[in-house]
Amino acid sequence: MLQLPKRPQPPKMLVSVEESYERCRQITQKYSKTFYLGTLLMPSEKRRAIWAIYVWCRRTDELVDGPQAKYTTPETLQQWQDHLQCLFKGNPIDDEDVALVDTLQRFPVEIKPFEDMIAGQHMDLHRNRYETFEDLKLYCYRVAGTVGLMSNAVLGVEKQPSIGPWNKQLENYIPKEEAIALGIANQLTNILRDVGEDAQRGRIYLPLEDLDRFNYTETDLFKGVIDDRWRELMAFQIRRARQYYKDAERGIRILSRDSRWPVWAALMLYQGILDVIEANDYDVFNQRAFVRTPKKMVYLPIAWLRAQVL
Ligand SMILES: CC(C)=CCC/C(C)=C/CC/C(C)=C/CC/C(C)=C/[C@@H]1[C@@H](COP(=O)(O)OP(=O)(O)O)[C@]1(C)CC/C=C(\C)CC/C=C(\C)CCC=C(C)C
Ligand SMILES: Nc1ncnc2c1ncn2[C@@H]1O[C@H](COP(=O)(O)OP(=O)(O)OP(=O)(O)O)[C@@H](O)[C@H]1O
Ligand SMILES: [Mn+2]
Repeated sequence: MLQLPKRPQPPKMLVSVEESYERCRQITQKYSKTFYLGTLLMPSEKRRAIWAIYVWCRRTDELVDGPQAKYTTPETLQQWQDHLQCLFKGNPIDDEDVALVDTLQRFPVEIKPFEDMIAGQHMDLHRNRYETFEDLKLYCYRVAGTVGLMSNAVLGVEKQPSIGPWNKQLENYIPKEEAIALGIANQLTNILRDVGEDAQRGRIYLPLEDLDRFNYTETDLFKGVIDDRWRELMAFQIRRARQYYKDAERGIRILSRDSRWPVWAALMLYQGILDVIEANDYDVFNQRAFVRTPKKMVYLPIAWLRAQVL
């Protein structure tokens, strides 16, 4: 369902805008319980726009992470880049595009974050190790920080009151850094949750400089060794991810009022995965860390309160 057309296709009838949004809703619901739940807390025009963006991101991710990933080459990514150009010119190519083209008209956004995400997929194609955290941070910006920038256009900002001529800049402040920070925090969480799964594919996203610092080797990682070196290494990574969540938090109060609850909810639900990793004694090799549905329901009113008062 999420594959690209193999060859340029003759023009075909595409589904209606409504039908396309409905498909995007279904795909979001199927692939991400957390973000889908977050979108249910939004007004409907914003919610469907996020579904359309989600589907484009998911399709991009599937090119290097999905079942057909072994057939993906730099040329495939170039084709996807050309496909993107068409969308920004207002020309949908397949049924899922129809909703995104509509979204881009309602919520104009730059093409750059979309292009940067494709560059992130190039990184996945060419490398399976990251020497330093700086290297990894660039990857995280590209595959996830960019989602923050795309989402910002839909979430919108509340006009900030002007306190005086000296803070004119604040009046038009767009919380880009904070949106990127939330994307990076999510991606770091995702990496910690998926260490075992990624190792099975020969991939290590944890910076090698950090493995060294805690005297933990690649061989240990491939064997799934859980000892004090591993626990300290993971505790360090979790502290770092939490710092990015903290940095993101101050951006939420700048967003439109009707976007604050969904973003707080998505932030708390995804951050909750870190607590589960700790509760599992850092075993990310033999069990998947996820937040159970009753716990998710507990987060929602707390997120609502934060959206009102913070
Ligand atoms: C409710 C809400 C606001 C949602 C935004 C939803 C959205 C557009 C999500 C797209 C996510 C996506 C498919 C990205 C593709 C790359 C990828 C897979 C990234 C990982 C996501 C986790 O997904 P999942 O758990 O399903 O991963 P698996 O494939 O199962 O392994 C990521 C970790 C990145 C997601 C990044 C974000 C959602 C960015 C968040 C930032 C904002 C919404 C900006 C908020 C604004 C301020 C000012 C703080
Ligand atoms: N709330 C839950 N209750 C029971 N099992 C769950 C729950 N969340 C996840 N799982 C299990 O973990 C698998 C995948 O988890 P994952 O967290 O990636 O789900 P997801 O739909 O991608 O949501 P998310 O957006 O949180 O990543 C599910 O197929 C299921 O087996
Ligand atoms: Mn998932």
